[in-house]
Amino acid sequence: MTRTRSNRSDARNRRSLSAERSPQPGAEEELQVIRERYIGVEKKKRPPRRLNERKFVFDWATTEDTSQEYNDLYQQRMQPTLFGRGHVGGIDPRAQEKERRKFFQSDSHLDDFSDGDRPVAAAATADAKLLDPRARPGRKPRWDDRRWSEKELSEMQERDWRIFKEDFNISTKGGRIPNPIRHWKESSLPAPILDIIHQVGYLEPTPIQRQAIPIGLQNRDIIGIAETGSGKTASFLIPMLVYISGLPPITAENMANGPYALILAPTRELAQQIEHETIKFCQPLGYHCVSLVGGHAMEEQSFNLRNGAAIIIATPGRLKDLLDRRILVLTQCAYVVMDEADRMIDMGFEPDVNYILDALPVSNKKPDTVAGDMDNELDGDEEHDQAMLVDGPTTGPLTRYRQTTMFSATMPTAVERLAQKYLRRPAVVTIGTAGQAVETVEQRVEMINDETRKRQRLLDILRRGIEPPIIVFVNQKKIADSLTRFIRAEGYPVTTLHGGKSQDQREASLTQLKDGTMEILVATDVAGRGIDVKDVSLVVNFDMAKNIEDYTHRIGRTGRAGKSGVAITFLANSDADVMFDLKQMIAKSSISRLPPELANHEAAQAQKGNFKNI
Ligand SMILES: Nc1ncnc2c1ncn2[C@@H]1O[C@H](COP(=O)(O)OP(=O)(O)OP(=O)(O)O)[C@@H](O)[C@H]1O
Repeated sequence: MTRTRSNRSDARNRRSLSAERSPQPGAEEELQVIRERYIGVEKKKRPPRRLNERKFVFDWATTEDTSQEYNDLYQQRMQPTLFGRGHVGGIDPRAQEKERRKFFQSDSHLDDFSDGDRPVAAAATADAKLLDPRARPGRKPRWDDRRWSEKELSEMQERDWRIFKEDFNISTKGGRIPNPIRHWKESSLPAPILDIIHQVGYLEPTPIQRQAIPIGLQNRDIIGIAETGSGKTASFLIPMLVYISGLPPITAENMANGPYALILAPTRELAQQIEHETIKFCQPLGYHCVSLVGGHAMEEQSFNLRNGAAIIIATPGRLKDLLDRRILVLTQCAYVVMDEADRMIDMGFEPDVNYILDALPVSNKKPDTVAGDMDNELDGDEEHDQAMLVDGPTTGPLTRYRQTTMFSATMPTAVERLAQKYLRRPAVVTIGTAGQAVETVEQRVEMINDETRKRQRLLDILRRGIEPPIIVFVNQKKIADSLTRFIRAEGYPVTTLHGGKSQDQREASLTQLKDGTMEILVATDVAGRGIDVKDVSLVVNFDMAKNIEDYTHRIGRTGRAGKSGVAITFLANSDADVMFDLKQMIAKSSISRLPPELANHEAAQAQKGNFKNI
């Protein structure tokens, strides 16, 4: 009994003693959590069990070792102490950053190095860099995602120019192409020329002008391919005027040496139209330009040349005659434009063109350092592309290399021959796809084989009261005359234009169409190229053109300078040769519908000369 009582009191004493020694409940766990947070969790590793030693497996951890440690050092292990503001080792990075900033913001640190160890200015720049968060190493620059239109010219990057060219469908070939023009005011054109551009009402450059003008200003040869009515004339005219503006005026002393620049065009009408456009720019600048085309008396033309001319616009046949007769020389001509060069070749003018180009001075011809095919020439020696000046004379028009340019809406391979012979490493500028019809023209095709039905259908179309002017294309002069009579008999004001008419009649017809006296023009391909009659609403191919290039130019008489237009083509089985190309062209036009009669026509299934079922 006594023993039981004493046992109980012992137990009570032990409980009160242990309550005195043990810490607050939960304190040990809290300490453990903090330890784990800073020192890491102490993982109890079990030794790997060796399965092949089955008999003696000691499955215990080192912490379970209760054997006595005799070394004092290990007997009194130190626990890591937590201090500071709860950071590891008391290190507070934020406080350190604050200190560092304070140090750099004061000038005291500069004094430390002002003994010549480190130049003060360089040190200040380096410190500013350190303070600038954007300059910290490893920090990526923020992506500038503004569009080119929101940027200043100086901010334009390589990528912006690429997007700009894509936006305007500009593609280029040949090394070192200068950047295109975004706005007239940003171009490097002289102020008097910018004033004229403003006066003629060209608010913004057209795509071909954007790219061809800066290249032209570099004295570089150019092949420019852009759709009909896209302003190609101004794109060769403007650099030409800049070139002439740097030369002495044409006076009695130098006029016998001929013009400074020459523009060749395949047809009289086109030459006269280029003259018209050229005069707009030349007159305010005080330059004289003369057009020399067939159909006018040579005496009259030599009379026009009596005061000399800075620019001559000519058809190849007439110019060759004048050169032959020594009425004109080209001794100081260093700028040549071949407008619609492909048509000149088609019309058999290649020998005349060669004759004329061979009559130009040779002392300022660009050296032909790269032989071989055109692609080689294009990518080849670029040194001369930049060279503006010829070694030799230091004044006058022949101090610069001759510049030769070609422009057209279509550039078939035949033109490459001419280009290879006379152009040196040309820059090739293509707007859209070469030879493609203008996107603003809706192309319609109607399969009609019978001549009487064609006439009837034409009348049906005219009776719809379509807004004039209207141009009807035929393939033969006699059909042009008979169709004109037929339409006139129906009471429409109609005129005609073809190679069988006198020059005066041709010019009168065009003027009547332009001034609205006549509503309809029946023409052959003489009017197919370059003729710029404002607001032609409809082109009818009463006869389909013999090739797709002529078709492209014909329908390009409408839908000019961004306006819209319609082209209706009467297609007959006899036009089989051109059906495949026509089908491709219409299929590419987003606003035109390909009729099933053409799409499924046997002749439209394969290119002429390719056999479908080989
Ligand atoms: N930057 C411009 N802004 C507005 N109109 C322009 C601009 N450049 C040219 N034009 C006008 O566009 C029309 C077509 O120009 P142009 O005759 O030079 O075209 P083109 O490309 O030579 O056509 P084609 O291939 O049929 O000969 C003209 O009436 C011209 O005055």
